[in-house]
Amino acid sequence: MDTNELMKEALAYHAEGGPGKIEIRPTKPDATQYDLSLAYSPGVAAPCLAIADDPAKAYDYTIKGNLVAVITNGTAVLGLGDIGPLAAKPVMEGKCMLFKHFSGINAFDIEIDTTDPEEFIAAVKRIAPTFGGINLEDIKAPECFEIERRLVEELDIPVMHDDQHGTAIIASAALINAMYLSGKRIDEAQIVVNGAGAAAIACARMFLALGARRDQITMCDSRGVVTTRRTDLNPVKREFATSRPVTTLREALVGADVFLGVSTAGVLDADMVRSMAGNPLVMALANPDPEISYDEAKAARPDVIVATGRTDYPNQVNNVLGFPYIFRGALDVRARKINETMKLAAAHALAELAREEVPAELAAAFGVDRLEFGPDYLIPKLTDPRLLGRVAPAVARAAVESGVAQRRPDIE
Ligand SMILES: NC(=O)C1=CN([C@@H]2O[C@H](COP(=O)(O)OP(=O)(O)OC[C@H]3O[C@@H](n4cnc5c(N)ncnc54)[C@H](OP(=O)(O)O)[C@@H]3O)[C@@H](O)[C@H]2O)C=CC1
Ligand SMILES: CC(=O)C(=O)O
Ligand SMILES: [Mg+2]
Repeated sequence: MDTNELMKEALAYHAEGGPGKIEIRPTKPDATQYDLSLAYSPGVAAPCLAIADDPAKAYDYTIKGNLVAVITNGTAVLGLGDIGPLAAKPVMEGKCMLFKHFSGINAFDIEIDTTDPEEFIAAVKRIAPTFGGINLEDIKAPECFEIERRLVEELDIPVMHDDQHGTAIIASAALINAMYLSGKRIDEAQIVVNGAGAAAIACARMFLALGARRDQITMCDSRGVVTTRRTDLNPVKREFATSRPVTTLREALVGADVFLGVSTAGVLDADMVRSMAGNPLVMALANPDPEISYDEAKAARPDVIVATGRTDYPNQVNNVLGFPYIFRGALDVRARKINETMKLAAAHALAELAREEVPAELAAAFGVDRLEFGPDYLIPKLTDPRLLGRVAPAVARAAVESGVAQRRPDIE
């Protein structure tokens, strides 16, 4: 469908049947005077007093344990940039809808009107008692790193910046499987990361955890390659500064095995893709428009494996494949945090699921007879009903094994 037409339909979708994409509804009987005397005064005093006596009872008598806040300040909304907290709200409502749809987690969005990290941290800390977990979204780098670090450290519920770790987990799953398909090794791969913000830094760190070599990662920001010669780098960019004698993305890509784009639309061209090594992986993940379109990248050379963040092409590398299940696993075992072990478990669970046989109904839903692990089916489809049963338990198990779980539903 033509993009203008799609945008028109998207506006109608958001407006019709009541504005927005989510609502709140009661879950207990509320029809009679007696129901209301239990739900509200005087009965509600009983759970209040129980929680005052033992805060853990909030998980028995309130929605807390299955409620996540999706919180932003609107400073890096998709690839649209700093459009502010109110304009970010449709994306945040969308994340809430996806939480509920894919993992049964209730979520609502909170848009905080500040660009000051301290004010943001203080606001999130003050509302944290309401929630079982906090999904930070679309907060720009480098502030997002300190915001997340502080909130993880200072709160006792799982906090995850989705653009960092959700993205890193899915990109890692795609990388694992692309290496498997091309017969290459992660520790030998030349990787070029375009973007040096939230998603880029977290992806690069996770690639290191998977075995990539720091001296084989080249990162670029809006000014070109992040090199040790530059004097304008913040500390997180410095972590990936290269001494390679290259200054542009075009130079950096010659002979590269992997391109990861988490930057902005249209910065990769067919010649750059052609200059890469054999069987390259191109992950062009900028939303809504990727660094290069799926079709243009595929047309550049026959051996390329292409992923984008979009639903309308094969290989959707998008954090929606992660956050519903990561939080599901974390909430199920009441994990205090989402740690590296849990993230790696999620990435491997996703990669393994893609290598299994695909149910015929799922293939049919995508209008094809068969879906089979290969260059155009690198990671699971986001509507794969097996995701919940695979990724969430893998995350929960990793939480238990790494000592951050506060309950073991399997043995209770
Ligand atoms: N598919 C998915 O699941 C996800 C996709 N994304 C996409 O990734 C992109 C970045 O998101 P996020 O990391 O949250 O945002 P940030 O604002 O944290 O980072 C954006 C980064 O992109 C860099 N950049 C901007 N223009 C260019 C350019 N022309 N060439 C190279 N680098 C450039 C910026 O450079 P500088 O530092 O110089 O300003 C910055 O480092 C967005 O398009 C977003 O939609 C993000 C998360 C998930
Ligand atoms: C997918 C997502 O979170 C983003 O593009 O920002
Ligand atoms: Mg995002």
